[in-house]
Amino acid sequence: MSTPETAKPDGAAEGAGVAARAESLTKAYGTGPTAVVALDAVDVTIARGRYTAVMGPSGSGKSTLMHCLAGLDTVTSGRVWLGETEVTGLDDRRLTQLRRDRVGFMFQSFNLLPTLSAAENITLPMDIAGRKPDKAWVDTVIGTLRLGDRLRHRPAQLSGGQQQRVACARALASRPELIFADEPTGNLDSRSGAEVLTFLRAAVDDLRQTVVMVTHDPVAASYADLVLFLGDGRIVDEMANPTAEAVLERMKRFDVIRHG
Ligand SMILES: Nc1ncnc2c1ncn2[C@@H]1O[C@H](COP(=O)(O)OP(=O)(O)OP(=O)(O)O)[C@@H](O)[C@H]1O
Repeated sequence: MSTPETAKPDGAAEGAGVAARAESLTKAYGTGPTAVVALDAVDVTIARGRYTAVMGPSGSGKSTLMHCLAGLDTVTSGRVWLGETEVTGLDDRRLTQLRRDRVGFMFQSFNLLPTLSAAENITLPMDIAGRKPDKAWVDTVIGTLRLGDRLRHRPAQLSGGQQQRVACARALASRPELIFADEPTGNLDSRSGAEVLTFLRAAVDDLRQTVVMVTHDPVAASYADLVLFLGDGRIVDEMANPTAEAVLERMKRFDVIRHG
């Protein structure tokens, strides 16, 4: 298919468009003098068809940002959109529906159901939602993640890396508008971690998905197209086409500010 959009020279075919957006997003935990401002009037745009990493020191607000963008947590003030839908203001039922139908999640702990096979885990969210999986798409996802010969295995019969690949397939299976990955390599050795990151990269490049990943690891962040740096609840910097070395150098500057 050739449209003016797919002809963009920077390969941003699916990059044209906004997957999620926040405007003046503030999140405070608690009230009064003990309140913690986890996010302080954050403006952010997540481009569609891109791989965005979120980095920053511990406590800088990375998980809170992800949770607020994904409709997993309420905001104190400001507005959040997923695509064209304003997330802020949706009631619980609609929020649940939005998360289920339009967002994929990966966590550090793979969160697979131990009694189900890999195949059953992959389609579980859709089974719960009463949605029929698109078999051709699910097969493509399974092929991309090289899980074809593991589908009958239960999680305990799989390595950590394979389990996270199943979790990745589960996140992709409903073809969500946005995949949030919170420290997806945090529980993996570096080889399995690299494999999962390569598959997330392939999900963006080959399957045209959109990924937002929270990570502490500069090497993991280097797989992304763009790194957003959070500091004390604000986006303080960003880096396109990151290398692990450049990300590490940028992270060191947080230490200088803190301890210097
Ligand atoms: N449920 C909560 N109740 C009170 N304070 C919270 C809660 N969740 C987070 N916070 C505070 O909000 C701030 C941001 O936390 P958040 O977990 O988003 O940071 P993070 O950058 O993801 O940290 P880490 O890298 O350690 O996971 C921190 O000061 C944290 O203590």
